[in-house]
Amino acid sequence: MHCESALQQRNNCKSRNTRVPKMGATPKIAPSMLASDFANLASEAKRMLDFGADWLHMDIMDGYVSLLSWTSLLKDFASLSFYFFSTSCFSHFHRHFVPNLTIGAPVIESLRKQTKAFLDCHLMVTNPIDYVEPLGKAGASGFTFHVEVSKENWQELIQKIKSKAMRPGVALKPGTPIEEVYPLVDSENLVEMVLVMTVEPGFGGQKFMPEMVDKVRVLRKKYPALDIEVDGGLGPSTIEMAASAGANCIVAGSSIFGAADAKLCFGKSGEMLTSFLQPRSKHICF
Ligand SMILES: O=C(CO)[C@H](O)[C@H](O)COP(=O)(O)O
Repeated sequence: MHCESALQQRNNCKSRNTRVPKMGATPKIAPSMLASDFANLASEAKRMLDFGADWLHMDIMDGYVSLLSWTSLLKDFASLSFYFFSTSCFSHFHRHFVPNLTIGAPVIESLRKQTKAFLDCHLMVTNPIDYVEPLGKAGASGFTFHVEVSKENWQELIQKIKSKAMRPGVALKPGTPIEEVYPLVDSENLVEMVLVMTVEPGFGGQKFMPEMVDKVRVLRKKYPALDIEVDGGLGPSTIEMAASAGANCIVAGSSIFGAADAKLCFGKSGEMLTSFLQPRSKHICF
């Protein structure tokens, strides 16, 4: 991997921070590092980039409890009951966005020292504004927050993200109507990307929700030059559906990291990308 200072990396982002669509380009593939071996994150990232990944998708979650602790608790029903009771109380009072806990700015900072790749950070947190400063410092490239938790302060949030030379994006959960992101795309201080969640946020390995494709289609019709990312359950049987509706950035975790040979998910011989071999989308992430 190449080393590059966070400043250089951010400058690169800034200069490419544009809405001009590139004709005839293929959709980007962003492996979701949530499905990687966290104990070997740097080498997993390098492996993906060497295979041809365009971006690295980094899921940042604020949940209190990780499912990693379930197996031990499952042995004991009393513990399990306590587990559900305590986590629901904790989540209720502390308002965690998802019940899972992943990585934060220190991990992004370490990874940034190893690679100049675009680190596409998806914030599944209740207070995204608290993460702008640390993630900007750490060298994050994209900062995608959820519309559901930013109704009051999205303008300030976008402005702060840009001031840290990160690329702002907005994500929406499956139950959130697509219209809710329009003001953020239409405003002067706009987001650069909309992330349409195709599963409930929180965990990898879930089933793709085909009904979310309509959101992508509607969004693409309304905004021909917008970057539209899809995330959750994307793999050989679902990518085509999302891409033909207008998605131009595909996040995929389990299908890549769980593949017998992950290399085959990328490049010209890529099974997963067979449908993309002919440039077909005039919309592309920068
Ligand atoms: O945001 C996420 C979960 O909230 C993950 O990025 C997403 O689910 C991708 O994982 P997979 O491809 O395994 O479904």
